[in-house]
Amino acid sequence: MTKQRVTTAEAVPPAAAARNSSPVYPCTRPRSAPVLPLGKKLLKQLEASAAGTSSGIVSTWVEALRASSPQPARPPPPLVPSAANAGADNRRSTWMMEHPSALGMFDEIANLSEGKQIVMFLDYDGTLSPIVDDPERAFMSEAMRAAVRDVARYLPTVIVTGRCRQKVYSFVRLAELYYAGSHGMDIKGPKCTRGMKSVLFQPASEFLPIMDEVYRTLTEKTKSIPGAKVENNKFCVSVHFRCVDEKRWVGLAKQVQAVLIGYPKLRVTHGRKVLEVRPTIKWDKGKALEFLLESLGFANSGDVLPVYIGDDQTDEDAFKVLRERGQGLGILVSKVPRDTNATYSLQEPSEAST
Ligand SMILES: O=P(O)(O)OC[C@H]1O[C@H](O[C@H]2O[C@H](CO)[C@@H](O)[C@H](O)[C@H]2O)[C@H](O)[C@@H](O)[C@@H]1O
Repeated sequence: MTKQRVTTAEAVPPAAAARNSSPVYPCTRPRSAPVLPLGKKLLKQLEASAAGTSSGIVSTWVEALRASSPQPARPPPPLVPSAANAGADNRRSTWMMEHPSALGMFDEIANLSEGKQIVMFLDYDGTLSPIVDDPERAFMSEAMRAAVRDVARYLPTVIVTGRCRQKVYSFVRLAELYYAGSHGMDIKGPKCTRGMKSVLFQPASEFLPIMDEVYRTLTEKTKSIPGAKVENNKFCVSVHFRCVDEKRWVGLAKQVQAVLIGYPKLRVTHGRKVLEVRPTIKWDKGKALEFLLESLGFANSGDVLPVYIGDDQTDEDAFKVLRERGQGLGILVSKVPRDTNATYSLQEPSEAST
């Protein structure tokens, strides 16, 4: 764990205590548990239904937003192949060689997991649920819920999301999972049995009043921009661009910048047509992954195989941690080639609204 200042709103058992406690999950995979077929079912389910003139900083944000939801290359019209499409095809096949489909590599993944405890980390939006215009309606399918439930019967399973933890729980509705909301700044484990306290970790709790204030200010300042939406994710705030005419993106980004001038302790990251305002603390989905591995008793263990599946720029922090540890698998959900620290990929068949 990092040595950063940590504050919590509720009692937090130290990682060591969590390590010594009776684990919620068995430390080794039960012999009878058909883990890999279940994992394969989840991967299949993910492929099938996740188908869902300005200042420098403002231009950078707007460029990042444009790049965050790239259009897949259109197939060439029959009998009229174009050089541009051939180039895109080549890029795609090179990228697919570097980041092969997780489905096609199932045997290899199975070999890697031999004798190890898999811990499953799943991003929510764009991974378990399709990308839709209205963030309040990003529901996951019953088939996806069943696949995640099956996996969680055998493996410690964590939902890692930029969303407010309570909101993502209202979508997923599986009490047996760990939830890391607000980009990992709000971590809660399942209710423990035998009198054990559940894990709760909130490293940015001192920012709650500021986040609430900035949410209200951003809502007020952006209300005249048609389609703009500000979402309160508790320890971070999302400003949505998806339903805003692209001609007004610079104007919206400027409003965000103007508000943030008053908040030097906040920073902005970007996701899929969304700017995310968050505390400057050194905490992200990668740190959350490390914290959870430690809490589960796998701090320096070679006996664990963390698997992280995500689609967004913010998931790169977790992919990077896995790459640097030389341990585990990052799986990027993306239909288009993209710079990534993930090892494998999954297709995203129907991102209807980009
Ligand atoms: O970490 P994630 O679980 O991927 O959450 C990241 C953001 O996801 C949501 O926004 C994205 O999905 C919306 C619904 O499909 C879509 O309308 C939006 O354009 C996407 O950016 C969520 O609403 C944000 O608060 C999260 O930060």
